[in-house]
Amino acid sequence: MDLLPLSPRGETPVRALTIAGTDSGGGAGIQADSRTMAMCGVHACVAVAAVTVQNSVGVRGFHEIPAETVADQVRCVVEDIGVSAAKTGMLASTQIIEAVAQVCSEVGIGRDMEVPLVVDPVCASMHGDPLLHSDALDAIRGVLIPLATVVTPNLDEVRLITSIEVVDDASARRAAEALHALGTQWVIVKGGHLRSSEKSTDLLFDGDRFLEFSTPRIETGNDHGGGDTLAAAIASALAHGRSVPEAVEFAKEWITKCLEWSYDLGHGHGPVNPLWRLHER
Ligand SMILES: Nc1ncnc2c1ncn2[C@@H]1O[C@H](COP(=O)(O)OP(=O)(O)O)[C@@H](O)[C@H]1O
Ligand SMILES: Cc1ncc(COP(=O)(O)O)c(N)n1
Repeated sequence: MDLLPLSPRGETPVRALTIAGTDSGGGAGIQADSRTMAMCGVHACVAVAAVTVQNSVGVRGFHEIPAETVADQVRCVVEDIGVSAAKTGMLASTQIIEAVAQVCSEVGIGRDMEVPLVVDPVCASMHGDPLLHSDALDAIRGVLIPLATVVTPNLDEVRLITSIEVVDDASARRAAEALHALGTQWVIVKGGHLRSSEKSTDLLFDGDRFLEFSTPRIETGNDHGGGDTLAAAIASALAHGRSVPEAVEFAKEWITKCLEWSYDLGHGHGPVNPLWRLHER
């Protein structure tokens, strides 16, 4: 595949910012984002929104960082280091979502601004454990999605946000239209959870045209961190100056390789593995 360039020795790489939760098991969240960004030639800056107590089997709980501390991390990084793309993952609460939206608008992160924003509207872990207070869905719909350059929900998140049950291509298109109507510039409806299909198809929509990105389904239970990895790869490609369709095409190939190289870990779901890049040149 066409890889993103690593920066030559001594040269400052492009930077991207992830605003998300940590995963003590090292499979998802900020840990997944940082690994993919590093493997895509991007220096990852991080604003921690929550600390999860998590392993391969599930999430036992989480601790939220005060909303103003989350916003201050963003402000502090942008002021000094500067970023070319940003990504949100687990934001946990209405207060944190509102603070993140406010600081992003203030520093020029978001749709139609200098720095594109990828919003992964994380609501729950793959085990079904909550990562977002249910009363924060309104803030996801009304505050975060309208700021997004691209929003990347899985099918469970699509159902929670739009009440549309995606079962086929027609319902995926209806869901994409409903999400676009909330104010994002682009939306990807991810098809990873549509297990009845032999393919895994992601549908990209900008309010005008639909683009499909499809790969054969990989049989693995080791897909922890898959959504974060896709969104981090999109943010990395945007940081390198790619357009949104180019970034999504790259990210779909990237996550497919990461799934092929995933490994067993603990007693539950192992992580997708971006370190494949070190083995294949
Ligand atoms: N079994 C699979 N085979 C191939 N691609 C997959 C598979 N599962 C997920 N993907 C891809 O991984 C990415 C994450 O998808 P998904 O599982 O839907 O989201 P999430 O990890 O947020 O639940 C998407 O690009 C999706 O197409
Ligand atoms: C901190 C954090 N962020 C995101 C996810 C979602 O990832 P997955 O759907 O693979 O559980 C997670 N489990 N933990």
